[in-house]
Order: sequence, then structure tokens, then C-alpha cells
Amino acid sequence: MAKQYDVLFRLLLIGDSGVGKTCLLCRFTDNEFHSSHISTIGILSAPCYEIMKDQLAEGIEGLAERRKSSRSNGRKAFLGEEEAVACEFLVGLVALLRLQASVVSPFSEVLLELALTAAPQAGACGVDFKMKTIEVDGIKVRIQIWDTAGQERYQTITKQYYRRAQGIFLVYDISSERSYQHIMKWVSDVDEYAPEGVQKILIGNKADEEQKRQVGREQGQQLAKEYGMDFYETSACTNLNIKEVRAPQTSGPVPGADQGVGRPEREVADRSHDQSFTRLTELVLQAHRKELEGLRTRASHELALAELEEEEGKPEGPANSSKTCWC
Ligand SMILES: Nc1nc2c(ncn2[C@@H]2O[C@H](COP(=O)(O)OP(=O)(O)OP(=O)(O)O)[C@@H](O)[C@H]2O)c(=O)[nH]1
Repeated sequence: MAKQYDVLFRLLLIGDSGVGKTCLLCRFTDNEFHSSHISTIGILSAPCYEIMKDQLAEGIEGLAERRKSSRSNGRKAFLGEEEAVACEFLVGLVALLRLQASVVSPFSEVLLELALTAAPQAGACGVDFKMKTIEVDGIKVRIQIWDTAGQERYQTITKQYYRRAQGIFLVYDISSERSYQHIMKWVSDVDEYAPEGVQKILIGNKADEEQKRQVGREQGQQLAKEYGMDFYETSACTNLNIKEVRAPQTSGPVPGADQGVGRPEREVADRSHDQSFTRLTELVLQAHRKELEGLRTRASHELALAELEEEEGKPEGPANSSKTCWC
């Protein structure tokens, strides 16, 4: 059976509340746009049972570990980071129960209560995610895209997600100077919590709102340059620079597309149809080139092995056994 993907990694969307992170994600994965603002809190909507299960297992392990160390330090359990881990675990458990039962059981309500008590300042999980597989340079990449809540009160929780990201979108709204100014704060959070070398792209969303524009395109480009990031203006509303639309052979650059200020000019010209999500995926792939080479070697080796096994009539190995996950 054909493999569904070759590599799996995690991207994160961060930025102020209301800049359009959820809408960007929905446009990219489902080609949909929602005109209402429903703040991301992520308690019930996490769609992927398997991932929740993993998160749950990790939560239990992490919780046990942290409780042990906080006790041996003579501190009270569930402070700071411990509190966040406890909340993540409990919220995962609640979501899992709800997904399994498809009904609101009294038991899950009790757990929900417990989760909210464990992290009162968080109030909820603060993240949601969607999955999508795209092909870049012949590699099938499964991306798990985490949509974080922009509201201040969720940030203890959302920062927990930075450290396992390979790529991060920093999003502001071109009609909000304030959201642009806050990018500096988001960058410093990334520097503090994300792994070194994480790939970043700056996004100025709502580019369709020209009449309400408060942040010039050149301001976005300038900021991106300062931080050594690529820059795109996007619109979840009109699908500008989000969902890849195959340009006709004869056409030039996509109108209005920013050309990734961090890139050399020749490359820019060659890749004028790049969209923001595809571009970040490419950057992550480039950053992990070494692992990728290993993967390619292993893949061709496994192919040869599979052919041999088939010839010998041996049973197949586990499906997708050569998947690489950088989460
Ligand atoms: N005109 C326009 N409106 C947009 C665009 N993207 C999002 N919006 C609107 O902006 C509002 C907020 O969008 P969301 O995607 O919910 O914002 P968010 O960043 O996820 O917010 P939090 O979940 O609170 O962090 C909604 O009313 C959207 O319809 C866009 O590209 N253009």
C-alpha cells in the first residue's frame, strides 16, 4: 500500500486575538472563510483522536514527573508549569471522553471542572489544530498546524506548544497597528520558548481591508527583514497567499504576492507562486535537510526490502513504518 506521507511536523500560528489565525488555517485546510470571530479555546473541537491519545499519554507522564520533582523540591504541586501540564492532561482527557462518547457525560463534566480548577488563569486549553498533507519537492509532508488562542489568559498553556514546533507563523492584522506592535513581544516569546533554529514567517493578514489599513506593506517587510524572516501579506477572506492555486504556465507572479523578503532574488523569481504555508513547509524541510537525506536513503532501502519480501512471500511490515516525525 502506498505510504500516506513521508514526514510529519508541527507548525504553529501565533499572534493577537482577532488577527485571523483560525481563518487562515480554515482557508488553508478546508478552503473556507468564516466572517464571525469565535475565539480559539480548543476544548471540544480537537478532531484527531489518535493525537489526543498521544497528548494524553504524554500529559500523564509529564504530570507524574513534574509532581515528583516539585515534591522533592519541597514546593507545592501544580505551580506554574506543573499547573499547565496538569491542565493540558485533564483537558485532553475531557476531549477524549467526549470524542469517544459523542455525548456530554456527567463524568467528563466533572473532569472539565477539575481542569478549570487546576489552571484557573488559563480557563481552557487554548489550542486547536488541523492536519494537512502537501507535497514539496516530491516529499509528502503531513503538517499538523496548531492554532493558538491570542488572548492573554491562555498564554501559559499556549507557550507549552512552542517547544515542539518546527515552524511558526507570527500573524498581525494590517488594519491593527497594535497587533503589529505586539509582534515584537511574540518574537521574544518564540526566542524564549521555541527550539533554537525554529523557522518563522511574518504574516500581515486581512490584506483585503485596504481602506482600513494601518500598517504599510513596507513596515511589514522592514520588520521581517530585521528578524530575518520571510514576509507575506495574506487574506483569509480572498485567499491571498494562502491556499496554493496553481498558476497557469504563461502567467507571471500572483498579483499582490509578497516575495519573501528573506530570499535571494533569483530564487524569488523562480518561486513566485509560493504561498505562505507552502513556504514555511519548505523552510522546515530545508532546515532538516540532513534528516531528510537519511529518510531518502532509508526509503529507497525499504523499497528494495519490500520488493524482496514480496518476492519471498513474506508478510508486510507495519504500515508507514518509515514515517519520520519531528514533532
Ligand atoms: N476582512 C477580513 N477579515 C478577516 C480575515 N481573516 C479573519 N478575518 C476576520 O477576523 C475575525 C477574527 O478572526 P479569527 O480567525 O477568529 O481570529 P483569531 O486570530 O483566530 O482569534 P483568537 O482565536 O481569539 O486568537 C473574524 O471576524 C474573521 O472573519 C481576512 O483576511 N480579511
